[in-house]
Amino acid sequence: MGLKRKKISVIGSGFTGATTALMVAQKELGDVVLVDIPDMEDPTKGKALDMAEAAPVQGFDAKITGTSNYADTEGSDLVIITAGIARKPGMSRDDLVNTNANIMKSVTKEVVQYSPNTTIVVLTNPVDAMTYTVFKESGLPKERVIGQSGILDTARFRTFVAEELNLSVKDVTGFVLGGHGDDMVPLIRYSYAGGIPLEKLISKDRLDAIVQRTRTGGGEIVNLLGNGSAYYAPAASLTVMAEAILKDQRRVLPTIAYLEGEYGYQDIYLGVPTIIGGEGIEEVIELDLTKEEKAQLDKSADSVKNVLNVLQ
Ligand SMILES: NC(=O)C1=CN([C@@H]2O[C@H](COP(=O)(O)OP(=O)(O)OC[C@H]3O[C@@H](n4cnc5c(N)ncnc54)[C@H](O)[C@@H]3O)[C@@H](O)[C@H]2O)C=CC1
Ligand SMILES: O=C([O-])CC(=O)C(=O)O
Repeated sequence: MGLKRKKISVIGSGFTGATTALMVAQKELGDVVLVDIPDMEDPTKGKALDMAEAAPVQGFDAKITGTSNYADTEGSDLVIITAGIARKPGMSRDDLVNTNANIMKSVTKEVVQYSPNTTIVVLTNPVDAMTYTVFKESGLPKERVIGQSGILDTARFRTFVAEELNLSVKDVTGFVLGGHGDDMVPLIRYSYAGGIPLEKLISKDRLDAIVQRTRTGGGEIVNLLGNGSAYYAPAASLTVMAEAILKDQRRVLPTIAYLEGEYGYQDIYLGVPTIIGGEGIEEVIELDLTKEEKAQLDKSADSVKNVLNVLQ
């Protein structure tokens, strides 16, 4: 008997969903089912077929299916939710909350009906609140519902630092905590270039500017694109999470986790450092924070709570 391939369902076949489907297939993480609403079924099938036809060129084996029928997602090992509306220039992520919360509820019902033991990774914005909504609707254990923000926010920080120092991005590490909004908390104290603390390499003024650019990094791209938001780096971030879960890697990555007392917060999903592996979020890592860092994290958590209050 051969090894059974994993099954990954990606809900939403728009910019982020389609790009993620291609990236996870290229990495041969499993077979991919790309799902959208019935009105989008043909374009979804078209994207899936186009990706399948890239497979012989690039030499990857993955079955890729486009559908609007959730029965095709049955028995998924991993479900990635990207369905919903994206912001346009002038909007905040929080402006998407009501529309996307309704989409999260209907999508989650369908997902768990066919994959009652799956792990779900949520991308849809405002992502901290949408992850909470999916968690409540799904009935899954907290460790199996995870949101994506920190890998992307950290990637932006790393990009700007590498550019500033003219160094390889590979040698730059960073750490962004908190909600996926403009008050996220990039933790300079825990950020390095080749093991050297960034504070030793970059002036305070320049670091402050990089932190600010990181905080508004999503908006920078929204303004440049004009009619949607980022998708290459978000899809790459989802792919790292998918790999960590499906290959049980136990990676240390910032993800959006359900907190029950960690960092002093209760009943909230928020970006924190985690160990992520086959069981989903296997651990939330609690770091010592300075008074100032904790105050910044409190502010970010309050923003997430305010969005959650709109929903309750
Ligand atoms: N957490 C993060 O770091 C990031 C979050 N996002 C968010 O991800 C979401 C998707 O962004 P894009 O892919 O760029 O948008 P998009 O508009 O290109 O694609 C969204 C897709 O969702 C589909 N959809 C809508 N309702 C659906 C339903 N009930 N069932 C299945 N599919 C449904 C649409 O038909 C569309 O194809 C947005 O909310 C965006 O803000 C985007 C980038 C990063
Ligand atoms: O900015 C947006 O609306 C999309 C997103 O979350 C990001 O790119 O960080």
